[in-house]
Amino acid sequence: MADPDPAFPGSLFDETPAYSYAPADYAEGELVSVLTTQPLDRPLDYKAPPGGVADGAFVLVPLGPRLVMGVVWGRGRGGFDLSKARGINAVLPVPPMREEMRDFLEKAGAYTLTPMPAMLRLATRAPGLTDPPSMRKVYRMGEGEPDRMTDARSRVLAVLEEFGGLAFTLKELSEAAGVTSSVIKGLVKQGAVSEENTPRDLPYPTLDPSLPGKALTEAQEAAADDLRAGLRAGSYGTTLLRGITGSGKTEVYLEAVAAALAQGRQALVLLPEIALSAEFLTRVEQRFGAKPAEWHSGVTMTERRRTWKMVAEGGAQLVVGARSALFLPFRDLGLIVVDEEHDSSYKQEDGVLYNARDMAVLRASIAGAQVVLASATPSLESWVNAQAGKYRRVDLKSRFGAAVLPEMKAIDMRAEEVPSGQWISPALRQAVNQRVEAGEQSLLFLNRRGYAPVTLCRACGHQIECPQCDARMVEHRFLKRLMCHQCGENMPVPETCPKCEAEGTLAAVGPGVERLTEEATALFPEARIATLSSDLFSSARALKQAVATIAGGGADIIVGTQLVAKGHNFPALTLVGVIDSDLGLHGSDMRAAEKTFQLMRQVAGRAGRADKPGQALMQTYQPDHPVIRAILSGDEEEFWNAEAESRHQAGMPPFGRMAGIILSAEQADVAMAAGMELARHDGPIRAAGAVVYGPAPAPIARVRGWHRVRMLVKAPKGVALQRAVSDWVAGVRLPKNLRLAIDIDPQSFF
Ligand SMILES: Nc1ncnc2c1ncn2[C@@H]1O[C@H](COP(=O)(O)OP(=O)(O)OP(=O)(O)O)[C@@H](O)[C@H]1O
Ligand SMILES: [Zn+2]
Repeated sequence: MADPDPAFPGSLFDETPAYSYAPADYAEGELVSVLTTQPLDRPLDYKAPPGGVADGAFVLVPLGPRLVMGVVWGRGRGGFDLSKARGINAVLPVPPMREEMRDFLEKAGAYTLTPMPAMLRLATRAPGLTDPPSMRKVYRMGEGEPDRMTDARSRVLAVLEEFGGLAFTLKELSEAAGVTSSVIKGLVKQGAVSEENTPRDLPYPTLDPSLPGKALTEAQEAAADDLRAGLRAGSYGTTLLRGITGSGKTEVYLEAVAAALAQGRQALVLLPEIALSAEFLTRVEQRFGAKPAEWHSGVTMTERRRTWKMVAEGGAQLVVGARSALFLPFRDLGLIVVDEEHDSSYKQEDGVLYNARDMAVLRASIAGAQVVLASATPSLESWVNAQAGKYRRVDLKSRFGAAVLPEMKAIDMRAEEVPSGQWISPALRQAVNQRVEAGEQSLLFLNRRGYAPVTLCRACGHQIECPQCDARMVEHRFLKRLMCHQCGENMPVPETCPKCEAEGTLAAVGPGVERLTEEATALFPEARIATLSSDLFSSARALKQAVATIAGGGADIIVGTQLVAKGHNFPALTLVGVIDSDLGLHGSDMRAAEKTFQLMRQVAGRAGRADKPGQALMQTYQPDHPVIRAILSGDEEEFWNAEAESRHQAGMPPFGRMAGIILSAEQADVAMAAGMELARHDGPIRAAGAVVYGPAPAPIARVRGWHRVRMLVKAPKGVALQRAVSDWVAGVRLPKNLRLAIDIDPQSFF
């Protein structure tokens, strides 16, 4: 499916447009079907405009009194009085949506049970697509001579001379020459400077895959070869790139990116914590000589539109982005890398519920592209797929260079004496002191933001809760507020107990990172301590800056949440102390063991990444818990085998299928009654061989004032789950004041 167009990339640089309209599939007046982002249950029919129109064209159509954007989605259905049909108002000057993309949206919509208008919204998340192509004026050396030469004029011409044929904006040129814009306008009048209109959205700088990469180790080279072979095949395939932390997975998959670019195809790298990718962008630039396009919430609207258009036209070879980058209109996608593929942030938990990892595989299978799933601790799903031979598997078993995996040890908290209100054991304290003396860094890891998870009245026992949610308010001393981690509600810390009105009785209970910092400051008065938690930084830039300072040796002790577990390189870090290793083990989540295992191994992987060996100390009250033992033993295959076996026994994913149903309403009884009604009419579910559980109040029974009730559908593997669920839900009349969300393959059950 590789596009043989030799003009790729950056083909906008020559004068011909980088895309052309497909020959019109429908002549003027023929009836076509148009999908819009409006919440209608099907595409509407319109008449093709003068000149005809092709499938996939972006168009403006009248809907009631308004004009809305849509995409031509095949032949119209007709079946009504043709003279009543309205016409397409305009065909928009953006590249038509490729058939492959339409196919992807339909399949992804069918998989996640998402209506097509919502899918189209995902694929058109760029502003200004309906605007005329935006132009701007640029200035170059002209043919003519100025009537008289002034100092200012000669400076302008000198600048243009110096930069060869390059074009400048008015602002750039006047600044470079140190003249006012009227000087330049004067030169334009005389033809000495030429003024041209060019499209505002310019292609991204060309990445050069032939630049030399780092010299790879033998094992890395072998892994890179495997990935390159996949790309040479030119068809779909998925590879699980499983490499221990610090083994050079990034270096290896950049070689796969190079191979895709060398073929003239595009590549997409998905990262979980996109705000933290400064280091990654630098690595791309070092490898390919220029920065890639970025796509995430921190990117400006102008840049989003540029990326969207350039991806479609072929003026962007590589996109580094968050999960929604999967819905960009790639012209010829050859490779998708999902870095840290196990990360739970790939599952969208708001709006359209999709798992970017699974959708990447779907998109690639349609585009004839390769997928690389990279992780030190793959998800059980991917591990099982690799075991079953559905995915290829490539392993990197040792760290790069002199670095070795850290030694892992438990600190048995039952035997340690820790005063109440403190959490750092004497054993951990001693280990940190050693590092401070040796000039090395330590990380104290606690996966809890804020100062304290509970605020309790010592007089009456009341705990302060969110007024809207079934959740306790978390004290954030740095912000001087109590915050709800569910809905963001916040309030000042009250002086008196809201229940018994006693004064000065409210006490912080339990630790958060801010409190841990306080304790560390008291225990290690000589050390420089930095706290890394997402809410302590006002911007992604401030956070990046802090990370860079720490990496440069600007702290002795780092106190951090899971923000630090991912992808950072702190070369001087040799000790990781996990404050509460038991934190994730409890709770009803079937993935508790898997998630704890992944998080602990990732955090431990931050230590000893350079030449000095590292150590990870895990404080635990349950050193004999099977998960803790598996983490310590480092025998990952054994852990996965055991975990796979227990899920198999229970018929849980990936050995069975599940769908979560979340019903929410402003009145608790409305949600519960709807759940009962669904449960009574579960015919389509039973007919498919599946079972409905519930309704039951959700573990978090109220969010933002809405009461939540959950149901769970469990099915054996081969069942057509989506069909059964949609038939079931469609067969029950639900009240208007109820929200229903369907979560196929749920990851969380709150
Ligand atoms: N062949 C190589 N030559 C030079 N440096 C290398 C090489 N391979 C890896 N490195 C360096 O080793 C460090 C770890 O590599 P990289 O970040 O690619 O590993 P990773 O497996 O992606 O790590 P993690 O999963 O922990 O994020 C980086 O600083 C990287 O630049
Ligand atoms: Zn709340």
